[in-house]
Amino acid sequence: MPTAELRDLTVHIDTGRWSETVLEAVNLAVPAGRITALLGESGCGKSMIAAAITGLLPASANSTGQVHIDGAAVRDERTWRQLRAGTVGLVPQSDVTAFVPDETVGAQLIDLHRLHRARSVEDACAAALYPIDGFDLFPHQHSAGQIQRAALAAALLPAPRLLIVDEPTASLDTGTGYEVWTNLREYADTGAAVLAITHDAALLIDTGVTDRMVFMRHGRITVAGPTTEIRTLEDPYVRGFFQQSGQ
Ligand SMILES: Nc1ncnc2c1ncn2[C@@H]1O[C@H](COP(=O)(O)OP(=O)(O)OP(=O)(O)O)[C@@H](O)[C@H]1O
Repeated sequence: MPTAELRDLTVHIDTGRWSETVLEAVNLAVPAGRITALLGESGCGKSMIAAAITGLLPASANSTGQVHIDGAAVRDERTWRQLRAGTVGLVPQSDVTAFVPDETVGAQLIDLHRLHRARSVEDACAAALYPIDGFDLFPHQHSAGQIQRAALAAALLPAPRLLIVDEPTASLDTGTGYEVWTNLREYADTGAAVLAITHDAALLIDTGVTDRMVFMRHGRITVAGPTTEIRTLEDPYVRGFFQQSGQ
């Protein structure tokens, strides 16, 4: 049984001024102990999947289908709140939204540690490569790369069994990004299910950390499977992905 599963999930957004089906009949399994990479062009629905699998779809969304966590369909906001308080962790694409604005990042990380007592602050910061000399800064006083790593530290502190990272290395230099991917691999090896959204094809392939790859287009999953099998496919979009990374 995968840690998380989307079953026939369709999401329609209607803002009143604009409406669109952003996810269509999506089936996706995120197994324990694995890194599943979610890939696809901008706007294809990757972050919407992150929102669906963490119970954070926008208010303008209507959905059909199911999201299962640990084999059970999650149907209400109360259950989602409980899951997000420990089992399910998210590093959002806008990393700064992981924090409240008017408290230092250090204070917020310490609060998270006190709440969960799952991992030490030092350990989570080391895994996220977040330098603790940023502790006394407020979120907006961080660089994009610093707050990205702080958001990963915050997500790791409760030791979630399902971790979703939305572009975790987008603001990092190649060397730091490489280490972050390697540490995410180590985290998955502890038994966690990791869903990683990224455009960073080169780094993803160089590090060789992913077990499974899922490609999306226009709100649909087009190709999914073990990385070793995906590499051999002739699908032009998949080939383009590997060529982009120089493989
Ligand atoms: N909060 C929101 N309210 C309404 N529509 C949204 C919202 N967030 C995203 N969308 C729409 O959902 C669709 C999918 O967006 P999504 O953010 O999932 O794309 P993505 O694949 O993550 O793109 P990128 O790689 O650029 O981050 C887009 O058409 C977008 O306009």
